[in-house]
Amino acid sequence: MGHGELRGVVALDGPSGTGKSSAARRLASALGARYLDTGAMYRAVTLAVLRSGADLDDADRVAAVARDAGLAQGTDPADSTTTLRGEDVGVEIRGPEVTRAVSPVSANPAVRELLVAEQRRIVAHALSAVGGIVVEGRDIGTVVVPDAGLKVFLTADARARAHRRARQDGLESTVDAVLADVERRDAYDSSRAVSPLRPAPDAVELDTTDLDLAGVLAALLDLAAGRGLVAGPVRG
Ligand SMILES: Nc1ncnc2c1ncn2[C@@H]1O[C@H](COP(=O)(O)OP(=O)(O)O)[C@@H](O)[C@H]1O
Ligand SMILES: Nc1ccn([C@@H]2O[C@H](COP(=O)(O)OP(=O)(O)O)[C@@H](O)[C@H]2O)c(=O)n1
Repeated sequence: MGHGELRGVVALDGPSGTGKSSAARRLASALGARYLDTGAMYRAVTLAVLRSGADLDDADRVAAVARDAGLAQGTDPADSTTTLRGEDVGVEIRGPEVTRAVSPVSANPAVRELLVAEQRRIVAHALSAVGGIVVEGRDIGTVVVPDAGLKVFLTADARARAHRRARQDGLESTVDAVLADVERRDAYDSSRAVSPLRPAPDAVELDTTDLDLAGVLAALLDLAAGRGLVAGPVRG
């Protein structure tokens, strides 16, 4: 409230557990904008692939399952839904099976082509409907919306990210296992041939290790206002 309205696109990228989803949702809510969780889309396609029994290494089959999945991703920051043929899969896509398989499925070029086209369509629709959208993922600033008005690359120390994730999953005792998973996924996402995880040359890096969520939101609001992306009441 009182923050004004987002005009344009904010792209938030970074590795797992840096706070992209939490920050993007809060920023979109504060600025009356839409919110797009592209990771949820890769996770939903991965769930469809696992359910189909397809071999993760069978690139053509994986791409065919992705095309047929009937994926729909909502953009309401208060209730961001992910459905496959109308079935709400928002909980299932956060499970360990999907988390284990999502990086190899996301490295499939045909899957990326399909989802990037859909993400651009969603962004264009949001811009015409409400004027602003916050998009989070791994390749938003580099590939999906290279002309975004603000690109932020969130980072945080790997151990801090593992602690956040373990707390989120209620697995307080297995921080080391979560850390290993987070580091494995970062390595995979950063080294793939297509759209590897990396900051866009014009992205602002924001280290969230020692910031709480309110601090991250405040930093993002300042950056967006500084870029002239916020219309209406100014904070303060
Ligand atoms: N700056 C922060 N300080 C403390 N906890 C955080 C912070 N950012 C995120 N979290 C918590 O860490 C977990 C992962 O955050 P999330 O937004 O899902 O990260 P990402 O989308 O980058 O993977 C969530 O439980 C979230 O509440
Ligand atoms: N724009 C994106 C978003 C996610 N992904 C892939 O999807 C996986 C899950 O993304 P996510 O944002 O849900 O992951 P978390 O950071 O929430 O664990 C990532 O590890 C990437 O492999 C991607 O390749 N490109």
